[in-house]
Amino acid sequence: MADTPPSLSFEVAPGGALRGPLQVPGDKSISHRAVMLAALAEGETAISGFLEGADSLATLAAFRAMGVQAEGPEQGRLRVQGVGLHGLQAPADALDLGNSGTSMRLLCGLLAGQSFATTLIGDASLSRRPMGRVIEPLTQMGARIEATPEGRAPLRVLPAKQLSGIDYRMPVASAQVKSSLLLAGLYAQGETSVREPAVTRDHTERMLQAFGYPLRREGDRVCLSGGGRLHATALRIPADISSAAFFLVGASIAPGSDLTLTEVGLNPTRIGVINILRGMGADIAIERPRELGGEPVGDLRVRSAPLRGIAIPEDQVPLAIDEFPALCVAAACADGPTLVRGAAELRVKESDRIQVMADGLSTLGVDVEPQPDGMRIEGAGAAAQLDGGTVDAYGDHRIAMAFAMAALRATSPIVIRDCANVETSFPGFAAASAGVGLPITEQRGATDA
Ligand SMILES: O=C(O)C1=C[C@@H](OP(=O)(O)O)[C@@H](O)[C@H](O)C1
Ligand SMILES: C=C(OP(=O)(O)O)C(=O)O
Repeated sequence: MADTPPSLSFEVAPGGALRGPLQVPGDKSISHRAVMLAALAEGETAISGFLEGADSLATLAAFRAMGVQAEGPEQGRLRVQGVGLHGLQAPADALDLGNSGTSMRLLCGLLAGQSFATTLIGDASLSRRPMGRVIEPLTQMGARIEATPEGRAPLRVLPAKQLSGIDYRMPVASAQVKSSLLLAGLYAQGETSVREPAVTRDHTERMLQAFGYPLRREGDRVCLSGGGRLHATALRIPADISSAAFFLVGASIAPGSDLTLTEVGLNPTRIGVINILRGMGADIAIERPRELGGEPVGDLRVRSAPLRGIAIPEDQVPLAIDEFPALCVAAACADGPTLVRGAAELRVKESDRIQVMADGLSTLGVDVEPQPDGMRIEGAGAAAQLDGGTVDAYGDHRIAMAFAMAALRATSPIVIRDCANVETSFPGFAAASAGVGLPITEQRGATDA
């Protein structure tokens, strides 16, 4: 198992407003896929806007360990020498994917089609997360993957004789499962077709097309056939809407805020957070909408506004799945109750995000009732303050950043423990926050116990 990162606590002073322009780092989901497809392509792919966070760097390290040459990343620029679909080499050691579910699940599919065996490991959090959801359908395709009896990492992906296409209806709405099967499908005989119960992020589909790989989308189904080729291209990765989300919430709840988040990815399968916040009364304007490397982007101008609690439409849940920690903070600062349903997936992320948010918000004086597939949050009121106090992020980056925003509406400081994994998705978060009016004091080496 990978080492746990050195401990880090945030201390966030209460009050303030968010102002100014801010460009958050590159999209994590797209950064993973950019490295994977660039590595499997023929020729050199130049990437800019790459997220230099621990998760996407773990994906990059995995491909380097399999013989892929890459220059960078430096200020988000990365050049990858593709080895073609059949050019990867057996790594000398286990591939350590740290905290990253996306790396492990997508690599399972991609590695199932290789002629060598690989071991995949991760940190304590990743080693608790369910992998059966990819192992089962990949096994139906002919893959050979060993896991713990509970279906968790460490995983051993063994060479298969020949993968065959599958027509798979996913029981959970998961872009990771869909992507894993499509990547295995590149190596399968015949057609691989994946149907999703609800729309999930479609970056894999878009990027396969950007690399010139033929793919068909029909309603809730995406299909591709094995045996094609990927052609190197140039990619510009937009700023991550999942990182922007903390500031959308922070600026909405902090009176006097006026913040513009630039070049944010606005893929329709990712904008649930904007739809939900607008439903709560947030003032978010999309400026300069444009397209960047096959993905829609725009600048988001957000000004503070009184929020009201809502029943979050269930079809928005997969479109905002990583934004719930932030949305819970918005709900806590709203008038009336907010209901989250159909979000049981939150329990199997880097932490149990339903329980961990409920615990932290309770510490801040908010009335929260966790439920198996969601929660009910009784908003303190659009003009009310939260209590300060010490909350635990349980090593979950998104929980840590969400509680940092809560301080904007607290009466006294909020101390957040176990924040080191903020590095996985948002390196420089404390500095970025300070730059727009939310100073965060970082205490390294503080005990997380
Ligand atoms: O495909 C992806 O890049 C991701 C899909 C989502 O996971 P699920 O597929 O488990 O919903 C999301 O939570 C994760 O942060 C990134
Ligand atoms: C769930 C997340 O990522 P992953 O599944 O890649 O660990 C996340 O970033 O919120």
